[in-house]
Amino acid sequence: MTFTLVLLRHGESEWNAKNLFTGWVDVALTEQGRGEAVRGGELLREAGILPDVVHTSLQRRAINTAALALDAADRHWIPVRRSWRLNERHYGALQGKDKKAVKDEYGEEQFMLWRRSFDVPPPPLADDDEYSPAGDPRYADLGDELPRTEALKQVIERLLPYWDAGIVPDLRAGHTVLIAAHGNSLRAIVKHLDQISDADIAGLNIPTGMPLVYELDESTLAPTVPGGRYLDPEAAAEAAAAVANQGR
Ligand SMILES: O=C(O)[C@@H](CO)OP(=O)(O)O
Repeated sequence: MTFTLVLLRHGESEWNAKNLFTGWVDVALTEQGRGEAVRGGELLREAGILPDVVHTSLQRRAINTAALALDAADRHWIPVRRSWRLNERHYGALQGKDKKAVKDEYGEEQFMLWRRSFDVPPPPLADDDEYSPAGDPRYADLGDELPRTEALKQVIERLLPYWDAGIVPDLRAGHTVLIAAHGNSLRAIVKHLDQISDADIAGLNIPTGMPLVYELDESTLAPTVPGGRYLDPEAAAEAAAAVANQGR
């Protein structure tokens, strides 16, 4: 027997469309992004992969993507669980900055270190910055855990406790689990599931709005097919390449 896990990155956001580093800034979906979310739900319905429970971050682009996709799949009624631990990677002082402008100012190497290295975080964001989540009521209970910047390493460290305590029990109960989250929080989950090395994870990009389905071994939770499968593999490959090329 296997357990079914579906990973869904939110549809295109307003800052994806503008090519801005986003992180914890709570931007909305674009019209295109809403369409991607609906299409993602239609693909799930057509494939007969029907989530029993959904986990999302605390950010509206993931929350709204989940709602639109589940509505399209006629699963709008399933239980919802949310955690800040599924939030996008906190992009520190890069949040709100244009990706190409950052690359032009600091050079390709530094840009890629900040964007895709495993453990080099961008400079921290000041608490009085307009894009800081300090003082946001949804994070009031985090205390010292509130990030000011993160690399993928820190995302994995804060995400795994929720994977173990929040998501694995739903999988082990036999539920088909949908996780609606973000490019880098989903890269963290894929790295964990597929045991991708710290170096190789730099080359993995997740497209917006495309369901990625994993069947997991019931005892080890190892993927039966490494990397899972996109329900629309050609569109996913093209869209992942576009994510990789942002800023170029
Ligand atoms: O800006 C961000 O928060 C992320 C996802 O959109 O960007 P990147 O793919 O560059 O990590």
